[in-house]
Amino acid sequence: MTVLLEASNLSVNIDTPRGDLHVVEDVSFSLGEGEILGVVGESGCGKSTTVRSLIGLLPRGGRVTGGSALFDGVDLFAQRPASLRAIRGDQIGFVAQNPFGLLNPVLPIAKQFRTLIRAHRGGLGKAECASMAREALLRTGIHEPDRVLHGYAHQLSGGMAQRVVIAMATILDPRLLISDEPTTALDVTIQRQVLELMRDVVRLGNRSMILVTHDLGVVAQFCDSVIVMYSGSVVESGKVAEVFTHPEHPYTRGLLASVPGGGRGETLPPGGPPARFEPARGCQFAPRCSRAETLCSVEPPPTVSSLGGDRRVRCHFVEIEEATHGAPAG
Ligand SMILES: Nc1ncnc2c1ncn2[C@@H]1O[C@H](COP(=O)(O)OP(=O)(O)OP(=O)(O)O)[C@@H](O)[C@H]1O
Repeated sequence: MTVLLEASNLSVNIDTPRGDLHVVEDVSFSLGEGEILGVVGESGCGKSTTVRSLIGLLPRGGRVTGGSALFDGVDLFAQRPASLRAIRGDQIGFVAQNPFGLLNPVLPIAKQFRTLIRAHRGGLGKAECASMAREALLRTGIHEPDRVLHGYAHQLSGGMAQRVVIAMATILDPRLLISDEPTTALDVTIQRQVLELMRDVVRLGNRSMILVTHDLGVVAQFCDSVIVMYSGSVVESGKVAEVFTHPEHPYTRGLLASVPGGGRGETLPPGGPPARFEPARGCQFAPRCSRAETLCSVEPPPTVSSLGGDRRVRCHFVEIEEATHGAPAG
């Protein structure tokens, strides 16, 4: 599979009133063309920050402190804001949890489509833009695109607004769609429809998607590969079928066992990923891990990878079949 995105040793800090927060540390993953990658982990483990850093949409005070993100060979972190803006929207589409945060409340939807299209395909007339927008909206299941185009964001329901955002994010046929908890704010009844819609748009064009979600069922149904994050680091990654049937990291096992019918093993003890104002020393999961020994809190765990590197687990006490010890990263 051709690699579309290769993130290596990505680290992100956020400057807060209490100091510099180490939100993402040494995260590595790759995404193939045509692949859907799920990013899972408990709230606060750095999922959003990881994906937002790729497209320069970090919160105020956030900055990439290390690593690279090669998108089709181009390092996204080495781009000036203007070139990153050119890539975003055109080659990388973004869908967020709250669609209203991405729509302008005071402009008609048609004008927002037009601005987007012209920013990347200058010279297109009003009618051409409207016709592209109409088609994109129809593709996302909006049957009366003209009504939506002539209206404003506040006239839309959450589900309709998310469809509009998906239409905008995919109208220029980007090679990568980044989707950050796209259905969390929507009614349960339409969550699945929206996920199916995104999957179909991505699969139809053989495009790729990164899907951030809390929901392991969604990963099982929609993703090819998965990275499991804990406290800013990737603790396990690989093909969904392998990771979910043979989870190796104690955290992945705990996450899966916490889902009803999710399998064997102990559920996660209470708590959550700790906020870190210092770079990590040992394994961040050690305080909640039933297998932890003294070593775990003093030495950073190695990344153990399968032959070929498809499967990676970051733990002192894990052996993968045919395991080799890889570089201590991501
Ligand atoms: N603007 C900010 N200021 C201070 N801390 C922040 C800011 N944004 C994120 N954080 C902190 O960074 C950590 C990671 O946040 P992030 O939103 O990336 O996690 P997440 O895994 O996506 O969580 P969720 O699933 O709840 O969205 C959290 O501890 C969060 O409190």
